[in-house]
Amino acid sequence: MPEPKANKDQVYADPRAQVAAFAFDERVADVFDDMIRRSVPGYGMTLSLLGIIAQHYAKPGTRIYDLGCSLGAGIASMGAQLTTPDVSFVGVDNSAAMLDRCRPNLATVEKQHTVELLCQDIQKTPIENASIVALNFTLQFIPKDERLELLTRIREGLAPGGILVLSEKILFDDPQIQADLTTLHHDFKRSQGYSDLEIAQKRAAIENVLVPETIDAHEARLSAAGFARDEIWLQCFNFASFLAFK
Ligand SMILES: Nc1ncnc2c1ncn2[C@@H]1O[C@H](C[S@+](CC[C@H]([NH3+])C(=O)[O-])CC(=O)[O-])[C@@H](O)[C@H]1O
Ligand SMILES: O=C(O)C(=O)Cc1ccccc1
Repeated sequence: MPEPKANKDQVYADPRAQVAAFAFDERVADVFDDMIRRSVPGYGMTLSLLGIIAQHYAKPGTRIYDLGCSLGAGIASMGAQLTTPDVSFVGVDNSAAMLDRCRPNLATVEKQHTVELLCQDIQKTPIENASIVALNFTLQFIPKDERLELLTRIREGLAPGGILVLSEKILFDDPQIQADLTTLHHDFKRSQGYSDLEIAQKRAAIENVLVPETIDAHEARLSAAGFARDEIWLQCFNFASFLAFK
């Protein structure tokens, strides 16, 4: 049998393994790029359009934060397309396994811009003088009752004209739509080579760890956090990305 690709996600492929709560450990970090690309419909599009958004909103003399930066894909995408001078990137993640593997992915960006990587809880990160804050698929891991405080601090840390890009897995109020969109998401995962077992085991692992909310709940919170306006700029099945303006 051929060797599996070194970084192919097979975390939930073993039928005998006990399914533990999902964690961003070494095993996940090793395969994370493959995992997120095959699990989140529109992930590649989100990242490449994030680069276009960054080029539009980045201002000289400001910072660009990527909160929950994982392997640095967001910073790499924003940095690759950015011609604005004097912009510095701040990537934050509390998984050492992720951050250990992040810096090597940023070699190209670091030729043009400074990049600071912080291994810490994003709830503790001071946000200052930001033209852009990216919070991609990470708010969903923060306890629900702590999300407003984080978004409020982000809004306070944005410079005038600054923006938040918030990407999340989303829920639907209508049970039939919720069921259908979940099925379509699982169909997507199957089309990406995941087995029914892998889909079921991952679903169990992320239960109560990844806690999605409805579009209305997100928009109400963005407004409560003091953002002047927001709009969904991309949605693929049960994943959506919001652009929120200070
Ligand atoms: N409290 C926290 N503080 C810091 N980091 C955290 C916290 N909670 C979770 N994380 C980190 O947030 C990241 C979420 S993944 C983001 C993908 C990336 N944005 C991407 O566009 O590739 C999304 C996903 O796995 O669905 C992981 O690296 C966690 O360690
Ligand atoms: O895989 C899933 O079902 C998801 O909801 C997305 C995801 C992607 C990467 C880590 C955790 C969850």
